[in-house]
Amino acid sequence: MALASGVRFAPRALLRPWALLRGTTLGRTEPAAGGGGDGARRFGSQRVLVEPDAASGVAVMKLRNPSNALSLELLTELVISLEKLENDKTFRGIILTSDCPRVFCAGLDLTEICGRNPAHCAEYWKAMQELWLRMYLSSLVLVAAINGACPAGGCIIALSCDCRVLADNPKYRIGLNETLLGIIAPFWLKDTYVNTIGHRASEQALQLGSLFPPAEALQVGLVDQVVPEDQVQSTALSEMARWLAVPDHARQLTKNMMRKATADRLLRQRDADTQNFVSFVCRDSIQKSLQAYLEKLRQRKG
Ligand SMILES: CCC/C=C/C(=O)SCCNC(=O)CCNC(=O)[C@H](O)C(C)(C)COP(=O)([O-])OP(=O)([O-])OC[C@H]1O[C@@H](n2cnc3c(N)ncnc32)[C@H](O)[C@@H]1OP(=O)([O-])[O-]
Repeated sequence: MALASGVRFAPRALLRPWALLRGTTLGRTEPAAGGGGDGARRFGSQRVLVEPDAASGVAVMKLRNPSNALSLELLTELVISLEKLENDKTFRGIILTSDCPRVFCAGLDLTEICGRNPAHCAEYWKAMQELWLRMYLSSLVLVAAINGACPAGGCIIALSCDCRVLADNPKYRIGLNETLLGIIAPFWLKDTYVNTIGHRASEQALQLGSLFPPAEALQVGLVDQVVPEDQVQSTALSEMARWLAVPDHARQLTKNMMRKATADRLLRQRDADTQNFVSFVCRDSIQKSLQAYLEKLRQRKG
């Protein structure tokens, strides 16, 4: 972690996104809709579209997977896109949003942990840890423009940003509903929840698996702004401007000071956390409840 000099503190030695790259299509560049020079070139992959604006130093990163469920490929492509922007000194901030109607992110892709062998579940969980670490410790300003439902893993992504703007639609609920699926949020996610909304509110919300509608999410402090749906992007941009008005080095060191202990806890026990997760989700009883939950989701659709 090159803290003292470059103030880019993501633990690069531990994060090797390229090692996760498995048949992704990342790296294509194409001119943005309005044409333009290098600053207007967007890049992306099948599941993540990045629209960089070099003039403002802000890139909009759009998730575009079905329901934006966090498949292994989506996790990998997100980490790679993030690294690309982190390494490009032109950029100071990212607005993360969804290109998928009504859903910001459906959380873990349950098909990655249901009916899979332990080795696959371990690979998947490491990728999830990796994305959280990279986002949580990013030296860039991350603003989540939450334009759809945001349960569980979706909430993890949003919580790892610096600021959250949620569209005012009662269907767009946000929270950690793991217990309702019979699974348990890992300690690092619990810590992030506590850091955001406090201990008592987390204790209650985690046990009950609460998904908060916008007004309640704002009241509990899970999001920073709730605005009409058509103002999510513009509000996210205004928030970004507010954060970028602060000198980078001071903001980055302060962010690190606030977040390092939480991230270090996971860094110290990544392997144990992976083993816990794998042995838990591979239990017969958990597999059965995940299977039943997936079935319910599929039937609900019909
Ligand atoms: C322990 C670690 C901490 C984290 C835990 C988690 O994140 S646990 C995760 C906790 N997450 C949740 O509890 C969220 C569960 N999902 C939902 O509540 C809703 O899908 C929605 C509100 C996100 C979107 O509603 P909508 O009416 O717009 O969409 P729709 O409902 O019609 O679904 C469309 C398609 O997507 C499929 N699919 C959806 N989610 C997942 C998934 N996570 N995975 C896989 N697939 C998923 C769904 O089966 C269907 O597939 P089909 O039939 O086309 O092959």
